[in-house]
Amino acid sequence: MTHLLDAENLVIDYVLADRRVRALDGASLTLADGETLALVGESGSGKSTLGSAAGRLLPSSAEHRSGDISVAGESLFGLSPARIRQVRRERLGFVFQDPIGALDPTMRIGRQVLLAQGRRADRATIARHLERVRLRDPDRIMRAFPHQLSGGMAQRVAIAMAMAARPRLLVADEPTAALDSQVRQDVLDTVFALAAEAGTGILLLTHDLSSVSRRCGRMAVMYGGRVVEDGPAADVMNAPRHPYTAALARSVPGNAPRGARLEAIPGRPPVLSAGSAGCAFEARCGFAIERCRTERPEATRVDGRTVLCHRAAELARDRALSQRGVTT
Ligand SMILES: Nc1ncnc2c1ncn2[C@@H]1O[C@H](COP(=O)(O)OP(=O)(O)OP(=O)(O)O)[C@@H](O)[C@H]1O
Repeated sequence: MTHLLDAENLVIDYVLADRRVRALDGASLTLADGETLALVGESGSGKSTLGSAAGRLLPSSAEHRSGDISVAGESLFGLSPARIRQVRRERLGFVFQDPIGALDPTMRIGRQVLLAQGRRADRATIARHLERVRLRDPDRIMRAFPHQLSGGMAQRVAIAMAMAARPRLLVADEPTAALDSQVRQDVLDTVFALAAEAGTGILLLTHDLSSVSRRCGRMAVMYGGRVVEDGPAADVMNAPRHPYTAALARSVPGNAPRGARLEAIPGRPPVLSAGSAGCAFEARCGFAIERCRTERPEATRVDGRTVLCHRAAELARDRALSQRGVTT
């Protein structure tokens, strides 16, 4: 079956003057048409690198070492610059954390939305795009420059632009992180409603577990540049099968306001300079055994999801993950 998005064993490094950072260490992820998937994990786990790779939007310091990523069956790394621009224009939409920075400061909003649509459109069509993201007084907004908008309004414009060409896949990288807590839920609701209407799949990159499990059908958890658990969102969140997911789920403060960032898990995530010899979570995991240090876990199916843990099946049988998880 051809997936809308298919990352297979993707390895990507950032090559800096004095060192090399392995951002993706064999990341695999698929997304079907119209599917909504939350990609979660602590800062530095590789979410943005994987999201950017989905549009080959990586900075020039990024080096593709091995593995592949394709959109609708087309492998992105082999494409000419002209073809990759066409794939982005016709199939992909992107929304990033900083809405004002994503807009051209010198151009009126109306013109930017027109360009994002990729073909000629009259004022009424542009106004409709803005109304669909619940912006009032679209005529005024079309005449405005980005600095005249609030962060929430600018993010709605960025969403209107990303969705104007009805992409097959929307990659949203922390789209609400820079917004006030009152508008976060509204903006997320708008994104999901528009995507559902257009049949657009969503890859939502976020730290905020609490807001995604009820919106996304699937949840994938990243750690050390790999997707370590991937399955139905409610199952992954409520009955994790990877020790890292269990620790992550527990670090969501039960009574914290919606949109609160995750509390840190004891210890630090690794910054890899080469492929991990064993499981990247081993140093922080309360269930680690010798094998975890020396042997990379491969994907196994446990309780309807994919898990990268040597002990996943055994821990699931023992219900161990609901009792304890990380070392402190
Ligand atoms: N442009 C870059 N140059 C060098 N290293 C980078 C660059 N971008 C990311 N990295 C490193 O690559 C690793 C993965 O980072 P990435 O931004 O993909 O993770 P993330 O999960 O999206 O984190 P965050 O939520 O903080 O954005 C980290 O160790 C990060 O420091």
